[in-house]
Amino acid sequence: GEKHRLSAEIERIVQGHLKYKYEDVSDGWDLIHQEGEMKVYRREVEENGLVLDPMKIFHTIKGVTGHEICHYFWEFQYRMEWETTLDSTKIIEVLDPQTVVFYQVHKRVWPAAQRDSCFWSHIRSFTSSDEDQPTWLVVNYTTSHLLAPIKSPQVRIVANVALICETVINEPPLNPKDIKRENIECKLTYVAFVNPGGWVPSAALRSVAKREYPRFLKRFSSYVLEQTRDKPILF
Ligand SMILES: CC(C)(C)c1cc(CCc2ccccn2)cc(-c2ccc(S(=O)(=O)CCO)cc2)c1
Repeated sequence: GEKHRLSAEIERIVQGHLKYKYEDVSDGWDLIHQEGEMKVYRREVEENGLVLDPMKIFHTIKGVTGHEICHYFWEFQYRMEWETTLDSTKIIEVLDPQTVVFYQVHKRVWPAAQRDSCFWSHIRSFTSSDEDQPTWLVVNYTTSHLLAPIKSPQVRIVANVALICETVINEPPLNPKDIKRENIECKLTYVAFVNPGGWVPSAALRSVAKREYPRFLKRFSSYVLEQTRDKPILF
């Protein structure tokens, strides 16, 4: 598509996530939560007293495709229906049909100051040679923007988040037109580097993250299942 001021950065960040995604979690990652198909890993990383803990979540959702998961994660109009941690969200710039800039105000988590976020959000799909279904991904990456001035007392978070989804078709029928939702599942990898900015007690932040991420992914998955239940499959 047409290039714009963020094209180079987007390419660099997206390729970084794709390389990172295949890195296994055996060394340095702790499995901190497991629930059904969901496995939540965390690396404990602190930088001058600030908790940066990268999170990596693997999940398999039966009955939806990676395209559907990324569609409902990226599209603005559904966001407030599944995101319970936001006071508001709005698009402040459209860079191309796959790239927008969001500004969000997060619900205040007492006693921390209110957080806000501004990031570019990019959706794309690609097919590797060896797989028949395309991989879909969304990356949300903090960016500065004239229409999102930093204003006290809100604290700007710095986030680099990727949702990478593969679609598996189990026992594919001879005719692809006959594929049913019980034959499909989405295998997703969710990676989040979120620096909530300002000062949050590290123990509190770790417990909030440990609670919030699985909750968000569970809620988001069931939202997509309910939205797609009686709709034609979006491959
Ligand atoms: C605490 C932690 C879980 C690391 C946390 C804190 C805050 C800032 C708000 C906040 C919450 C709690 C404590 C302090 N600040 C935001 C996020 C966060 C941001 C973005 C995304 S996203 O996947 O890009 C979906 C788009 O909204 C997910 C999570 C996480």
